[in-house]
Amino acid sequence: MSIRADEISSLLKKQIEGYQSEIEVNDVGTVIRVGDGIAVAHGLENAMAGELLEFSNGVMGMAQNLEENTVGIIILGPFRDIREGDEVRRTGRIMEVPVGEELLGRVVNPLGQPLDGMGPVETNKTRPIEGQAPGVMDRKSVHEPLQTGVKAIDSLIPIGRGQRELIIGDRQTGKTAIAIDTIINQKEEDMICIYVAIGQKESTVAGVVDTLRQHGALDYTIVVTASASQPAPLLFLAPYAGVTMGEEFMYNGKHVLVIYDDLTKQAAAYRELSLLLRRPPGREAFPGDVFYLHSRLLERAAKLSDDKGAGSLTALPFIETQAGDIGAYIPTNVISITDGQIFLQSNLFFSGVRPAIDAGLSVSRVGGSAQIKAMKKVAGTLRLDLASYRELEAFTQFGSDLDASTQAKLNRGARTVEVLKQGLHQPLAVEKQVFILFALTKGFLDDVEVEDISRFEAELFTFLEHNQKDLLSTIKNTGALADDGAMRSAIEEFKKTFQAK
Ligand SMILES: Nc1ncnc2c1ncn2[C@@H]1O[C@H](COP(=O)(O)OP(=O)(O)OP(=O)(O)O)[C@@H](O)[C@H]1O
Repeated sequence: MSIRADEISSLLKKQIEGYQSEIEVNDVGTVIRVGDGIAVAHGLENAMAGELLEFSNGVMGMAQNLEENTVGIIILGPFRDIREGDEVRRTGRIMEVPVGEELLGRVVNPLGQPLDGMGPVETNKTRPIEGQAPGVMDRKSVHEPLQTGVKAIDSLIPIGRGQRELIIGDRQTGKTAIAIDTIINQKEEDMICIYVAIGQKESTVAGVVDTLRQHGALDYTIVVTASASQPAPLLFLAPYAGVTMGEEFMYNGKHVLVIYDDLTKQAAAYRELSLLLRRPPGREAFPGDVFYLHSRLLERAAKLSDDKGAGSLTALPFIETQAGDIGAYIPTNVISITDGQIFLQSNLFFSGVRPAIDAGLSVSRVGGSAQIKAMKKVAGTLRLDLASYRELEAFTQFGSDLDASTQAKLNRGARTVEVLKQGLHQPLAVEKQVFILFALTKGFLDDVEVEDISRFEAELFTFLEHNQKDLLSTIKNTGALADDGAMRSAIEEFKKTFQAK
């Protein structure tokens, strides 16, 4: 490394001036290079990895590369006022964010500073953002369902509390919509939600906050946002800030859902920082530790053991693919870290199948253990039925004569696809999901026209709420199916009135 003569003399002068003063010279450094969101400082021999550093104009930074003579720093704020020769001080603190219930209902940046104009966040509790994930002995296997309220997910790809389920798809395939619907559905589920928006337009985030507020879901939600106009360090930090806020609740025995929308942009921000910090680039110019970037984040999702309070933190990371390519570097990394993925297809989305979930490529490795008994019963064969329908559908496009059983399968398949469609921001309670899937799998929908299915469903629920409310509450309270005969006769009774129309 070369240091200019005037730099050496100024450093020496400063050291002489500082002689016998209270400040330790090792705790103050000098900026020798500054670029887009990063700075390199000389001195600071004792700096710790991840330590907060303060520039002379008050802007904070975080120590990243600890090298022999210099420290690479990511700047957590406006970097245009920082100049070569400025002072940087150690703070002795590792990067922390405020945590606690006071953050609920707030919109904050990754440093925990409010962005919603509702005054300061009144909490004095903080947690370091790089926390250790719970170990094996502190965990329990995932066994409680997290009801998303989306029929296609709760029936085919169930998510458990403490699970990490990837939501992956091209742009504009309804990823954010699934996240919002899931948050809205947690109203009566005693779940705290954290929505981390990374690199999105501020208008999009404002729209999300508005939707949550309209549905009364903001009260139990924290929105952490680092928008596209923010410097890369904040985008890189946002998911860690979100999970840290969630951990505070999890370790207090509560259930938390954290949504990272999306990690592709975080990886891109990290690549930018790493290249500026002159770390060697690897595949697709990402640094060598981009896998660790996501694995250490997602490992912090857990279902804690009873000794630890039995809290949980569920993670729903998002990844945006290009032209459905799930074999690219970041998608394959995150697929291998998570416990399953929900794959959204743009051709399904445009053909009107919304949510556009590809049942063949989507899996949940927790599966049935995260479903209530009733759902397990009615949804047991749904996935296979759907897969064989897709296969038959492709085959019968050639238009040949079909035997009766093939025709029946096609009929049922078309109705299954129709039942699994769901409108925007209309999450459905699990007992209603069970009821309509019961009607479907027992063949009650086979003689209902496909275009009538959604009306049939809506009217069936109204009918049940007025006439057979106890059937719904039995499923809700016991988790098991209500009496088979009673369910059948309720549907039959309703069908009479439906057909009469
Ligand atoms: N189930 C649905 N029914 C009807 N419209 C939907 C549904 N899901 C999503 N949409 C619409 O599709 C559009 C894209 O959805 P969304 O923003 O959730 O996708 P995304 O994949 O998150 O997009 P981006 O790539 O911008 O992040 C939105 O306008 C939304 O209103």
